[in-house]
Amino acid sequence: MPKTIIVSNRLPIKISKADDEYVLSPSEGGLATGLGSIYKQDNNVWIGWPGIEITEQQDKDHVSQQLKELSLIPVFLDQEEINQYYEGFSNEVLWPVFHYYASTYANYKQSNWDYYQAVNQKFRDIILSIAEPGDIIWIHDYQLLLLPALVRSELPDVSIGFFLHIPFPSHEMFRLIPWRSELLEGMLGADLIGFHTFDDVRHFLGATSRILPVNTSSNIITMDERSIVVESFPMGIDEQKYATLPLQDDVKEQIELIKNNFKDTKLILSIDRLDYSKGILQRLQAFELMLELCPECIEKITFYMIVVPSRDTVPQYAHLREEIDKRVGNINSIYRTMDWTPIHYYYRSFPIETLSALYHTADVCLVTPMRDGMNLVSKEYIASRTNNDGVLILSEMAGSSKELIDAIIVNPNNTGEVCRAILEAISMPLEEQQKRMIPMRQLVSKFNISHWVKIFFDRLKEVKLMQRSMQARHVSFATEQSIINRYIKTKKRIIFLDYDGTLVSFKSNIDQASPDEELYNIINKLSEDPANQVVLISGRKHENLDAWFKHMDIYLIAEHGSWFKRPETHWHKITGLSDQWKHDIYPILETYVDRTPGSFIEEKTYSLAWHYRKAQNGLGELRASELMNNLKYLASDKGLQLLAGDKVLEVKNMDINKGKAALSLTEGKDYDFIIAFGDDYTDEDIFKALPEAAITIKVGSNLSAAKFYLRNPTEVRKLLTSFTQHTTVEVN
Ligand SMILES: O=P(O)(O)OC[C@H]1O[C@H](O[C@H]2O[C@H](CO)[C@@H](O)[C@H](O)[C@H]2O)[C@H](O)[C@@H](O)[C@@H]1O
Ligand SMILES: O=c1ccn([C@@H]2O[C@H](COP(=O)(O)OP(=O)(O)O)[C@@H](O)[C@H]2O)c(=O)[nH]1
Repeated sequence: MPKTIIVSNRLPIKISKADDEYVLSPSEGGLATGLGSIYKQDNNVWIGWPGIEITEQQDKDHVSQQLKELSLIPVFLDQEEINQYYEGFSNEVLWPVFHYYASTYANYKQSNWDYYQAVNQKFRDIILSIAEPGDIIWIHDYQLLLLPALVRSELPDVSIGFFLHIPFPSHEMFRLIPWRSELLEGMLGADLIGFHTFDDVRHFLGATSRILPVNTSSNIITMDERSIVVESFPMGIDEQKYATLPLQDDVKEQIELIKNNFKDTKLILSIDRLDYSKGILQRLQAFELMLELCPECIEKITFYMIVVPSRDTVPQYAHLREEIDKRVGNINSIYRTMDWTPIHYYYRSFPIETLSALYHTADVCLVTPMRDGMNLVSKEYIASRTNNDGVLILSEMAGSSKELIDAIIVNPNNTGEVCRAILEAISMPLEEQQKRMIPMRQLVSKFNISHWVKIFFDRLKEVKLMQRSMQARHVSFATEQSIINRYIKTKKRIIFLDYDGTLVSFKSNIDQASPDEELYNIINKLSEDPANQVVLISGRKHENLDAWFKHMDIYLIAEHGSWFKRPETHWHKITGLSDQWKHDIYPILETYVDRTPGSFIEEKTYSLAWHYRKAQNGLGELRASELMNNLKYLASDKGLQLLAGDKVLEVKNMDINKGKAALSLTEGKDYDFIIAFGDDYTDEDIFKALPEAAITIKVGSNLSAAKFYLRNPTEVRKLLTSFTQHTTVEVN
């Protein structure tokens, strides 16, 4: 039975050593809860590092046995691996770069990268020791960016999902990493790549299309003929748990205690792991400014600040801790009174019951990271506000700010703004608090952790089905033989061939994509067979096709059907069409040429094409969608159609399309073999127009109405060459 394998750097357990014995306790983290319903079922498992170094083999065996009972499989790391893979590369290269701290903290050491690769391979080996065809593998986070491709190369058909829990930075930041291509290629081993926010998706697509030679169409990347889907899946929390904890007796007791201790002051809460990305020092600065500017706040506001120890063997984290200690000490020493301490600072972790009591009681929750993938604390605070009161102040740099839009949203670098937000929050009327809190609670409740897990898995299954259906439609050896057999048996054939992207690959200069000797030979041989009618059907200008193919015994259709040329006759253009609209559209396209270096207009008889293949990556696409919006009403008023092709936007007469043109050659004729090859949107019209018996072949991997797929012009030429080896001798 196929199983699900979850893989993350850390296992969802806490493990400690007491009296020479290893003690295991399950983690209460959101991911562990969300995936609990999955990895504990059937023969599913979770693979990861137990979080501490275990040296003795017998201890490893003993711990492995205990973990096995919890459906967990350990990846043991020695001290050097922890230093170089986890602390060195993951936390001193990827973490700072992905959180936009490259110039301050990133340390690109070759040996750290070597260890990162080696440990990713170690994870791969453990996966391979248990994975079977049909299994689903879900890999998590930045410590394992290489793992999807490592697994893919050994198990080409397995389903692999990847989720990044931290932000994906802009290409300008990501490109700084010396091993950027390898990291992207590693991630692209997955079938589905998920991020918390749409900005992360955008950044990832931007980096991939700039760094790797891949094909990107909307949120689908094609690499090695495999389609990879990239989407945002904002992670939720176990909302029910946080909503019901305040009803528990032990939590109620703690709530009473906190209320009693802070009865005369408003309570501001912050909870973070020790990390420079969390903006703890900047937050303290804003709090200090508030005390300075608002003397009446003295003894009336208390800041309850929890910092959870993390990565404190990495030097920057140890240094940050010292800085926080100092800053808190300073503020408390300046403002403390006999009855009041401004900041209650704890450098340790707390049980969930205490966190719940604090979330439920605090008047304000102050979440001001400089960058954060999601930030679960902000959602936990919302879920704990069962009375619909309380105020969340949230940094616009946290992923959760994209969903929790009713919070007071602040820029954490703007100390004055954070200070004003605190003042606004502590004096906010209850009605306003509820107005903001209710929609946020509804959102956190609906988009909870189970919902997150479900939609990720559902999408992964859909992506796999899409890939399989495309694979199944790829012309296999057997399909090829059956097409050739039909070809041999038939006596009156018509062969439609699109040109760019089908017979030749795209060139940045459209005039350079001229036919080569091999192509001429293939077309010649095909057209020599008296049973064949070869039709070259293109969006190209008729002058282009004329220059390249007029000497050949084939039918030419140019400009999607505006121009026709039978063998040995002259060109004629379709009559009754107007081109007057060009006077209005041309100047608009010209403004886009002026604003987009590298783009140009191609004028055809009944169409205008704005090409952007040579424009700056990303800018061309942006302008094309702008242009599309700009033209859409004008185009429909004038009976025009807008066609978004491969790096081109074409405006043409609505009455012309390749489908109609193809049909005009087949209708009423008794062809017993019809085949059409095409790669672009415009060829879809042919695929749809031709009769059911026609063989339609899409070149590439975008979704298509065609029956079959070939990967590239080389495969098209190969199939056509096979046809030429079977010349028809007799024609009835
Ligand atoms: O394992 P550690 O090095 O101790 O670090 C703890 C975890 O921190 C990171 O959390 C991220 O994931 C959260 C959930 O998606 C998200 O809300 C937050 O913004 C991220 O920073 C890290 O991604 C994990 O790998 C670490 O285990
Ligand atoms: O003493 C504590 C304080 C916090 N947390 C949890 O740590 C997580 C922090 O997640 P977040 O997304 O806010 O930031 P991360 O640390 O993952 O970057 C939250 O679920 C908190 O409930 C915890 O387990 N013990």
